[in-house]
Amino acid sequence: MKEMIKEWKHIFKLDPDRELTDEALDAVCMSGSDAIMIGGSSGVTYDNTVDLLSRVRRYELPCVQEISDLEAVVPGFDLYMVPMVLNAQDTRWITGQHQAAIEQFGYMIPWELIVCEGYIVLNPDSTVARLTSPNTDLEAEGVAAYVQVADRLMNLPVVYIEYSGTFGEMEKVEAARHAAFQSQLFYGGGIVDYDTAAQAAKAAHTIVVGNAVYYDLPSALATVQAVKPGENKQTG
Ligand SMILES: CC(C)=CCC/C(C)=C/CC/C(C)=C/CC/C(C)=C/CC/C(C)=C/CC/C(C)=C/CC/C(C)=C/COP(=O)(O)OP(=O)(O)O
Ligand SMILES: O=P(O)(O)OC[C@@H](O)CO
Ligand SMILES: [Mg+2]
Repeated sequence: MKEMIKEWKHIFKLDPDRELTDEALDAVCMSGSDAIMIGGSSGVTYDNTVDLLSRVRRYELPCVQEISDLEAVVPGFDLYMVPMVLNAQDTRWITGQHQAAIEQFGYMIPWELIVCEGYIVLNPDSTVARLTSPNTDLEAEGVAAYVQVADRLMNLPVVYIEYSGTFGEMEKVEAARHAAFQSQLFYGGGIVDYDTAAQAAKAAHTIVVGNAVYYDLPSALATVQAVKPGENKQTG
């Protein structure tokens, strides 16, 4: 199951705390994207997650949960992505929450479905940055060094360059990809249309599109075309 991540070029990240019509969800799930990731950094609950999971389950594509709050973990996802914010200055977001979760629920954790993501948070104005207090003052070399911490020292399957809410500096993302040895490099933040998706897809292995789904759906759908031309399952 975990191996499928290596094949993913495009992911839509859906926020259970936001409204999405059935028509919009249908367009997202039939777009040709490789997977749906459900999560957000605030307002995620068990109930809104179950609701969104059950709606996405009408479609064939894989659906994974990105855990940001233990109370909202819902059985039935294909995989569980566990973020570890490598550049957080508050260690709760590197290992603290994780240690507490494992102490509490260790016996029931389906390890075969758990995928750890080494996050590098680079937009200081994002919700996730306000939560985790990351050191965002990093040049490309500094970002690449974090990638190697995640990849070479910690053997993490995924490294996630996170610019949530704004389009990032692609030189830093390129440097991150060059530094990756076995980790899959995810990039997310400010991918809003075909052009931004094409730029990000050149720099990273996998691109993640979030907010655009809610602000401008047609442009969000065009991000899939930038990565995999001609794959919309509705239009054939
Ligand atoms: C049945 C079953 C599956 C049981 C599971 C058992 C279990 C409890 C497993 C847990 C294993 C484990 C070790 C869990 C860790 C728990 C935990 C809470 C860890 C902390 C994770 C963390 C670092 C969160 C910080 C925030 C973060 C990085 C969130 C990721 C998502 C994100 C960045 C979304 C973007 O946010 P958005 O809301 O879009 O923000 P904007 O406003 O900027 O757009
Ligand atoms: O919402 P956007 O800016 O597209 O970012 C996507 C994702 O990286 C958020 O965790
Ligand atoms: Mg968001």
